[in-house]
This record gives sequence, structure tokens and C-alpha cells, in this order.
Amino acid sequence: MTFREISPKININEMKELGKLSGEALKHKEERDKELHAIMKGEDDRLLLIIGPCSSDNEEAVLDYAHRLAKLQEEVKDKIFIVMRVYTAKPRTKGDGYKGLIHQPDSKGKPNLINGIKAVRDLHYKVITETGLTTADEMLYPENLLLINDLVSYHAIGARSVENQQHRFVASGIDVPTGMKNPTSGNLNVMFNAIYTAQNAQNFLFNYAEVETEGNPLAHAILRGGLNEYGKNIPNYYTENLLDAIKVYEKMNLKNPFIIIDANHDNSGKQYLEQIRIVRQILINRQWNEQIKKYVRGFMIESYIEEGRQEEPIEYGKSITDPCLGWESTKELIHEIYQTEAK
Ligand SMILES: O=C[C@H](O)[C@H](O)COP(=O)(O)O
Ligand SMILES: C=C(OP(=O)(O)O)C(=O)O
Repeated sequence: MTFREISPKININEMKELGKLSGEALKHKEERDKELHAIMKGEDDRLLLIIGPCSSDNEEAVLDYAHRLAKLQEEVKDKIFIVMRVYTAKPRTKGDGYKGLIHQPDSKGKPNLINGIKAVRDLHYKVITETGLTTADEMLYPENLLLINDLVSYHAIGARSVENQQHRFVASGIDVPTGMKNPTSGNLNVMFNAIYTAQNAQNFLFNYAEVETEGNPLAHAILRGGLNEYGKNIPNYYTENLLDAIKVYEKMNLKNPFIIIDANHDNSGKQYLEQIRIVRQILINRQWNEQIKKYVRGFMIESYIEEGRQEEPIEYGKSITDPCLGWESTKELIHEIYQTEAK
């Protein structure tokens, strides 16, 4: 064993006192969570939009973005429900590179995970209390769930984690919507098996105790495209892909069927502007086919203030991980979705 402890043990209760929601802010979050759950259950027919930077690398820029997004949410709230991506833990294909605010609270500084988790809580807290938006994050490290579960309204299990039993079991105890991405291979069975596992009661060790969960009926699908054996991206947002996914959903008799299209990653091949075309195609498909309209009810979009990406955190509001839409195209796209849905 070469683990060397370099920090004191975290006290979860103490940590949760930092950025703890109370009063009006807590009530507001609970109200919004109820709305989100109604959307997932098909009781509210608004589209779900999970949108924001690929990684929340800089508090000032992320809050600036959040304030802009909150204004837009107000304008489109009768047709679109927005949950902001406040992604603070990044899975890396080879383990190298920026791994999110939780690892590096200062993207130009050294890793410091204790300060990182404080920064993560602080950022979710500030987005919620300063803008009124609620937030989504990736559950990259299931053992960290208890450090943020009171703040995060939507969890995603990423393409590199979705086949892992610990992720699936922990998801079965979460009481907010949890999106299962298809794996990087594009294999849909892995994603549907993850949804099945998460929707059912499980019994396992968590936080050094034996726990029982009830199953999460709001676990659902996120199609993000895949990569073939030659590293070529194979999208899965086309009509036939959607109809195939719907068939599996029906065959497996899963609860609250809901499909989100992740417009970036291996659907766009990280050509971030393609997100606009992909969203448009889905909107056309929704108008064309009743089944698709019934099942495909959400988008995940990567967007920030400046478009594209940069290698180092130099330019304000520009992604240091995957390339994102810039603010102007984001605004236009959200207005376009709104107008199409309002027809
Ligand atoms: O969403 C971000 C990336 O797609 C994911 O973290 C993998 O990135 P990488 O392949 O550049 O490591
Ligand atoms: C890492 C992400 O996605 P995926 O797991 O689909 O690669 C993400 O959404 O930031």
C-alpha cells in the first residue's frame, strides 16, 4: 500500500455547515426540485435543458454565466426548465489534465482536495442563492455524494463510470433525477442496465456502513454518442437511434422513461457548433414523431461565456476542457428552442 494521508479526515457534518441552504433559498430549491420531478414523470411537458460549462473552473466566470442564464430562464420558463451544469469533477480519459474544481480549486494552482470540496459546495450554493437556478453535477466519485447531495438537484453518471456497480448502486439511493450516459463504446445495453440497476432497491457498503436503498425511479437515459474501435465518433441522436432506444425502454418496462440528448461529446465529435444543428434535428424529430416527442424531452448542452476552448486558463469564461458554445449562440439557441416549442 502506498496511500499516504496528506490531510485530516473530512467531517461530513462540519463540511455541510458550509454553504448550507436555509429559509427562502431552501424553499425555492425544493419548489424547483418538485417542478423538475414533475417533468421527469411526464406530469409537466416542459423541455428540460441541462446547460453550462464543460467544467466549472473559475467561480467568477461561472457566476457571471449563471446570472445571464437565470435571466434567460425567466424569459422561457413556460416552455423550458433549465438546470445549470455546475460540473466540478471531470473524468479524464487518461487521468491527466484538469480534473475539476474538486481537485484544483484554483485552476492555475496545485491540487488541494479539501479546499476543493469547500469550493464545490460554495459554488453550488452561490449559483442557487444568487441566481435562483438549481444545479447539475457529475457523480464521478460516488463516495463524495454525501458531501454535496443537499445542494445538487440533478446527477449524471458519465460515460466512463456507467458500467460500474458502485455508481449504479449509489444512484439507486439518490432521490433526485440521475442521468445514465451511454458508455464511450456507445453500447446502449450498458446504459439501460445501469438505469435498471439504479431503479431497483440495492444493498451494499456505503460510507463504511451496510446500507439499503429503495431504488431511484427518476434514473433515466442520456445519449451522448460513442467512439468506435478506430476512435471515430458514432452519433446516436438520429431518428433510427432514438426509435431503437425507445424500443429498449419499452421492452425493459422501466419507470419514468425519459431520454436526454447530450449534443456535445461523441454526438458532436466535440465540434461544439454542431450542438446547434443537433438540437435543431431533435426538435424536428419531436415534431415529426409522437413517440420521439413522448420520450425525448431534454438536452444537455455545453456552453460558457466565450466559445471554444483553451489549453491554459488565460481567457476569462473560456473552457479549459471540452469546447463550448459561447454566450451569444447559447442565447440564440435557447430562444430558438423556445420558439419551436411554443408553435
Ligand atoms: O467532458 C469532458 C471530457 O469529454 C471528458 O472529461 C474526457 O476528456 P478527455 O478525453 O480530454 O480526458
Ligand atoms: C464528461 C462528460 O461527459 P461524458 O461522460 O459523456 O464524456 C460531461 O458531460 O462533462
